[in-house]
Amino acid sequence: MTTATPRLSRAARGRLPAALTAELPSPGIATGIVHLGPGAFHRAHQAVFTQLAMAAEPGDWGICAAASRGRSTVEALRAQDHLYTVTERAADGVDRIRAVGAITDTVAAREEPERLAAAIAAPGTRVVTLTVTEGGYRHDPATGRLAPDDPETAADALGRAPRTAVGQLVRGLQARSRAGAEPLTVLPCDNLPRNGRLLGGLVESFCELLPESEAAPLLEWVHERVAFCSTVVDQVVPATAQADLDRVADELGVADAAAVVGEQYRSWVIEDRFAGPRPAWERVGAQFVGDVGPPEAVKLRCINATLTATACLGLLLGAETVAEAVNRLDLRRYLRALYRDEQAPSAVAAGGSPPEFDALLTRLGNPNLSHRLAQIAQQGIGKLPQRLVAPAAEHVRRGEDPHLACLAIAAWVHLLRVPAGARPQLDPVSEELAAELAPARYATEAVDLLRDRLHGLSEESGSRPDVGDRVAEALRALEVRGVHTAVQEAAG
Ligand SMILES: NC(=O)c1ccc[n+]([C@@H]2O[C@H](COP(=O)([O-])OP(=O)(O)OC[C@H]3O[C@@H](n4cnc5c(N)ncnc54)[C@H](O)[C@@H]3O)[C@@H](O)[C@H]2O)c1
Ligand SMILES: O=P(O)(O)OC[C@@H](O)[C@@H](O)[C@H](O)[C@H](O)CO
Repeated sequence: MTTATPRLSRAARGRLPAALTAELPSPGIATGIVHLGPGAFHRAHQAVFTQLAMAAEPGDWGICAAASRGRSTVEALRAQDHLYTVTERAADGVDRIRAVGAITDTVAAREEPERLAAAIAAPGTRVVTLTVTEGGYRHDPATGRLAPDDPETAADALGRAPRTAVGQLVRGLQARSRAGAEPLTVLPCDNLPRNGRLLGGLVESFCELLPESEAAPLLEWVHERVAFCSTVVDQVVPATAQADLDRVADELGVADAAAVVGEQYRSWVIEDRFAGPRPAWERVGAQFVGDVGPPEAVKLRCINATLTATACLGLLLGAETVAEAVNRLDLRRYLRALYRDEQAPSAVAAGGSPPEFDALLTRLGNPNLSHRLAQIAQQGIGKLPQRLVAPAAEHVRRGEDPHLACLAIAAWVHLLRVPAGARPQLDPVSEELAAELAPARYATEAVDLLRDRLHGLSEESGSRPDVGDRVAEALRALEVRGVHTAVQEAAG
């Protein structure tokens, strides 16, 4: 890319090959969806599904993309008339590139709270989607309600311009109820169990913090007019790196600061309980089901758990990307055993049909994607419970020893105990935990400090050692015998 490379825009779209712009919706489409959290994943996944659905069945399903926190994505998109490109890289190196124009408006939610509330309240809006990461829900997994004593949620409920995703959503719902607009469907797309039911509960729990005169009518309206549907999403979309932006500029001859790069595989399973109309997503591969439980168990317990185990152990073994880590023989043997003996059986018990391990690893280990282990290792406290701890607790309840999952959980604890400069920088909650764990001298002491923080670690297990006890044992093995040896011994 040179300084003379023109920026992607409606005016510059003619510079792109016609095949790349063939699916673009007409510039005049109106907004039908509000999305909170337009990160890389939304731009590659829901926005592409929506663009393809509009090509299959025209409709006013433009997306108003609202950044819950920052404004860099909003600025990048505005500077490009909301156009950007998605590059889908296959494992065999064949790329598919498309221009995406499904996003028709942007809002920086913290600075423009009224615009966001107005967009959610608008009569044309019929669907709200979210990808705000696990931490963005600010919930307590033990209760499924908002974390108690969270100052950010409390401040939002007191009436400041909302800064939390749930606060922003509720203020929008409040504006919609006051406007008397049509029913609305809310679709969270983060990797959380029963994410629709969870978000519905969080909206309720936020409403309960409001003054009674506001809470009662709003809760009644939400119960009658808003459907919270659970979804299961799947597509590897790593954080865009500068090298990706440079490559897009070189290949296309236009600079695209909002470009995303992901794999070609894309799936979306959606609970079919809509309160009103929606895009024809089923025409372009989305599946509508009565119960997302079985595919969700496969996604969280087989796919995401494999990635988390790969990330924590891979980083300890010195790898940087998923592709690099899954090609290590020691790690691959361990991952195969974890999948075969613990994770896949737990998904089958929930009614799921896990993919073949080798096929999954070929997909996740796509050598043409730089999926960084450091990205997957973020926000462990919000990811491990549903991916590894809950299945391990089920095995313990059945009298089995989930030593393979416990090694992956222990690897995350071990990673937190690596001095900050010798491991990747983690999210603020993980860094806080790392500081708390640092003085602990023994594995059991470190795990005990996590018992109230990592949901499920101390679940009732009768007279048997609980998951926490087994994690402490695995942590001791990692610390005393070394990561490579512990991984080899666990795989048997
Ligand atoms: N990237 C993937 O491959 C992938 C695949 C499946 C599912 N997902 C889901 O999508 C989520 C987002 O992934 P991404 O790749 O777009 O990440 P990203 O970092 O590119 O974007 C995350 C978005 O969420 C917002 N956000 C982050 N923390 C928040 C908080 N505490 N409160 C409010 N907003 C917050 C960010 O501002 C950003 O808009 C993941 O956490 C996961 O749940 C991602
Ligand atoms: O929260 P993470 O980063 O562990 O997971 C997000 C993605 O890595 C993950 O969901 C995938 O990329 C993908 O969907 C796996 O098939």
